[in-house]
Amino acid sequence: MTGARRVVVKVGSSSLTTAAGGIDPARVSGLVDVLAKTRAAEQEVVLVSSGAIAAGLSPLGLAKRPRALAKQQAAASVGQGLLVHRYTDELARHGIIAGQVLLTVDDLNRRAHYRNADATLSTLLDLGVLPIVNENDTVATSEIRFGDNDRLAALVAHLVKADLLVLLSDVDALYDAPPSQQGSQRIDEVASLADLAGVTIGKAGAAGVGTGGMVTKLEAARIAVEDGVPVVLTSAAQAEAALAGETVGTLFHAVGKRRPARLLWLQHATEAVGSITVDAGAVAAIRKRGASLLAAGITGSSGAFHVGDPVDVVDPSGVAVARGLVNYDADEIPRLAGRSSGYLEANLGAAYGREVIHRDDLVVL
Ligand SMILES: Nc1ncnc2c1ncn2[C@@H]1O[C@H](COP(=O)(O)OP(=O)(O)O)[C@@H](O)[C@H]1O
Ligand SMILES: N[C@@H](CCC(=O)OP(=O)(O)O)C(=O)O
Repeated sequence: MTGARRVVVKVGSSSLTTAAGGIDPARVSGLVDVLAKTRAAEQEVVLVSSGAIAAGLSPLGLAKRPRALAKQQAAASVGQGLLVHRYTDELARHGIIAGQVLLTVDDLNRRAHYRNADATLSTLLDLGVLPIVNENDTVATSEIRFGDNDRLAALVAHLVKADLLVLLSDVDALYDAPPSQQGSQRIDEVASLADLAGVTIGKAGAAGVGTGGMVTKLEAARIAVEDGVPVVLTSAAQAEAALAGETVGTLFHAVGKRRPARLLWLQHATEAVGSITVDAGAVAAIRKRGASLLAAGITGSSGAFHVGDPVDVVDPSGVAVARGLVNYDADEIPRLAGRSSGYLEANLGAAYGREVIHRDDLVVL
């Protein structure tokens, strides 16, 4: 994995905290030393760092991660500032400027927001800044619950067109069963996602500060490799070796080709606002011919979506077959359903000849 020009490094809470649960200055400092070496080797780095909640616990007198979402958000609010302050100071020792980028799933939900995030990150990198990305936990809800910084890192890797995604955790590699289980074997390479069939995934690490566990790391790896970005999964202790291109941890080979940002965004970063049910003919047209969704194939809809919202296209048995950006509001669907474009143009006006979802805005699931 040598020669990566642009690397996204994701570090989990478990790799930044002390046994007691607070942020460990020595671990942050150690990571920053490695990132500075990577930068000195002419590689651009984007850091996706968890740890805001963990960093906020002790100032608020909390012994462990609170269960109540509002308290987690409060801890993130206090901790994010402390965390970035620490990174900023440590990076400054190496003459590197840190920039904070807080994203929510919503920021990746709307195409305009996605482009905005893209532009900001590109500008930061052009200016030589090392962006430090986290979820905007204080205003977001589901992210904290689902601990999706792994998936966020994969999406950021796509956004910045990274050549490599490095996922740093408290475990040195992926194992075929939770490493606490006797006899579990290290997996050095994942050439295709089928290699994961026999792998057993356990809960998050013993430290109790991580959220996603291996499940979200594998999901992140899947998103990245299917998009053409190889992934190295290893421990923060091995970060230097991983970034220097040595064979450590688990290497997930890229299996797909880079797809347009729009489609990756649609498949992985959106939450469907509603659904449109279609007949078997429409399913075949979308699946086999990559066709647009026309009103003629629609049999029903659900949800209060509006023009431009992501919606699922559902087959007659209720299975989502595609996701796309809809060109009509939900309340218009009943009078369009089952009608040909010609009929709609003639009876409702020329504007109604447009596709319900254009094929450029449609991704088959
Ligand atoms: N098959 C597996 N291989 C490796 N680690 C696993 C596996 N199943 C579960 N784990 C656990 O996942 C943990 C990493 O997840 P997590 O604690 O959320 O880390 P982070 O804070 O870095 O995101 C490891 O400490 C390990 O105990
Ligand atoms: N955004 C949250 C952490 C979310 C998360 O994915 O945590 P982790 O499993 O430690 O990578 C925080 O900064 O505390």
